[in-house]
Amino acid sequence: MNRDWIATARTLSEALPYLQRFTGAVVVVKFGGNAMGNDEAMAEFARDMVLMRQVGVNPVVVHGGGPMINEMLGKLNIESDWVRGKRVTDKATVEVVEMVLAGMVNKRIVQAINHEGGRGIGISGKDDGLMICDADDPELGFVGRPSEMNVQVVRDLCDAGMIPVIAPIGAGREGNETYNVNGDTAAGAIAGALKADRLLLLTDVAGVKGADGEVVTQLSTQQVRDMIADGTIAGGMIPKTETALKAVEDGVRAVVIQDGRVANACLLELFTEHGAGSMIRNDDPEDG
Ligand SMILES: Nc1ncnc2c1ncn2[C@@H]1O[C@H](COP(=O)(O)OP(=O)(O)O)[C@@H](O)[C@H]1O
Ligand SMILES: CC(=O)N[C@@H](CCC(=O)OP(=O)(O)O)C(=O)O
Repeated sequence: MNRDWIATARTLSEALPYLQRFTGAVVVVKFGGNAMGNDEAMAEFARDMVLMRQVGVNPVVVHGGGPMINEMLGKLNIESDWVRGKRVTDKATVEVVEMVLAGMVNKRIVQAINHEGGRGIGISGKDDGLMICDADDPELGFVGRPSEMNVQVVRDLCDAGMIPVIAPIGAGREGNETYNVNGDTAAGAIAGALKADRLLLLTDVAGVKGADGEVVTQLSTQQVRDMIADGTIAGGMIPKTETALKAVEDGVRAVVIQDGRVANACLLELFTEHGAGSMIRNDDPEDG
């Protein structure tokens, strides 16, 4: 097992206050398709989740899988258009998205967690009515905006000692629609409904960079709004930071945007003094 995180914390006793601080905490982790990389990245992520569980944290995994959807759509000769970072999703596409995310990707993560000794259990936003959606925008087709969350199933699974792994697929209100939800959006909605202690958004950069190109380690919600307004935050970082703002508004104590490609990313964030990446939280210094 890679023990870099212990080396970073230097000794286990140094990590102990952090372990105690997060005992019983609910930590929602968004695991994106790019961060999954290869089998080793998957195994390492799974080990982190199992270790978190073993030290008394309740990890809840919400995953993406954009690259895997692209690969399957390519095999089927179905093309996708993107609008503001979201896949325009017609009927044929949403069927593929559900098969790939709730089938292949979800079960791959569950299997990796179980292989590392955890009790991973895979569900989608459809299970137990977890994530009921409305259409986000008519232009996007079957892209869902989570509008009603029923997170009791997630709490029950955590209470039973399991690690829920959630595919970002939502049900509609009519009983027969399927919605494709952006992975970050789904993670934010689930974390918000759980009033999670942390939402970790794993991405492919070290964190949110300021105008000077350096990662800003602590950000207030107002700073994030200003950085979006003046263009310092751009591209794919816009929906990610907007998700963070909404999650904090919904009662998540802090959101961290960090590099999912580094070894033991989640453990480094939770169990070391300096954490990792950029932390976004309410402007109230008493918070979090
Ligand atoms: N201020 C910023 N700080 C960091 N990344 C930024 C910033 N503005 C734009 N970006 C871009 O956002 C990208 C992350 O978004 P995205 O590629 O959608 O992530 P993911 O695929 O992990 O969901 C970065 O790779 C970077 O190119
Ligand atoms: C609406 C929308 O765009 N949904 C995403 C869902 C997967 C996802 O978010 O995957 P990553 O986290 O790996 O990017 C998609 O179709 O690709």
